[in-house]
Amino acid sequence: MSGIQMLSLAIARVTGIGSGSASLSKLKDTNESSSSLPDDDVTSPASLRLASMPGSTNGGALMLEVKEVGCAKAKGQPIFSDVSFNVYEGDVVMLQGKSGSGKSTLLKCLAHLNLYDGEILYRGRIPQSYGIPKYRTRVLYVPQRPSLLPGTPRDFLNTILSFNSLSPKPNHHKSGLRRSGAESFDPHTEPILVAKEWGIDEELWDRTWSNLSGGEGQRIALAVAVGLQSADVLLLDEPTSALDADASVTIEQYLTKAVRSKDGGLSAIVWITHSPEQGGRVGTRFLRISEGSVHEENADGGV
Ligand SMILES: Nc1ncnc2c1ncn2[C@@H]1O[C@H](COP(=O)(O)OP(=O)(O)OP(=O)(O)O)[C@@H](O)[C@H]1O
Repeated sequence: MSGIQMLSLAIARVTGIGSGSASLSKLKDTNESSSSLPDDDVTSPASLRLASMPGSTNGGALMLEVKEVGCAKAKGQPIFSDVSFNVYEGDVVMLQGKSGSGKSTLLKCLAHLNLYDGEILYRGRIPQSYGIPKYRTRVLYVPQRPSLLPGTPRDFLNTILSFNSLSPKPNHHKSGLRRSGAESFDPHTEPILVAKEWGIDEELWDRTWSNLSGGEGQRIALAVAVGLQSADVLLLDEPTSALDADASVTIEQYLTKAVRSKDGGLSAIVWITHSPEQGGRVGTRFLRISEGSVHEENADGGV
């Protein structure tokens, strides 16, 4: 199990839906296939075919294909069902909806952290074909509440780095996730340097998560996800909910620049927000989850 997978599972346990939520099958089939991810495979016949499907807003390759996905609570009550949409390279998809409507659950399904019905494909292939640990480092869920993690951020980073299914994408040297002006990449220091750009002193990495402010913990968790440069699609669960306006905008600009750079770094983001203003600043597409289904709408909330 990779460190990020371990983190994500720990986070899922403390923040969200557990594994007993549905009589569904997908998580049971988590074979640890050694197939490597096709980091540079955006020109494969399958990718080209899928990229030309209707619905692509920017001509980008198809990253995620969500087909008739459903998820239920422990007692079998559906949270959502028959959810279908695609995510393309270059998309910053804002996922909005009332509290409790199922936004976090949907992101955890995309990251293969939650049981679901239906099918989710990443670059045209099922998660199992990559090996689930590696899949989760590429389609990476970043939780809303890192404060519930044990230990310190540095412990956490070291744990992640001790697992070998975590590897930066081969083209990380030109990744849009690189800090501007950075000469070299070291996974032990890069997250710390990213966090520093976001106003986090290094000494905070040695404080327990529970003794960090909500905004400090949120920025550090995000800096780990970004700084390791393994993610192709980031799944962000209210990533700036604990931040002030200036810090939010700093993060927003960093992430949207990374997606826009289209240089083989970060390909797409699915981003949960409760702020229409934030949606307007960063979103390229808008999904709303309500009454158990998901529909696409305009920036102003129209369909
Ligand atoms: N472990 C669990 N077992 C059973 N039901 C759960 C579990 N976790 C969440 N739920 C329920 O699933 C539904 C969707 O929860 P989810 O956290 O996905 O909503 P959300 O839209 O992200 O909410 P918020 O905006 O408040 O974060 C809620 O009714 C919630 O109570």
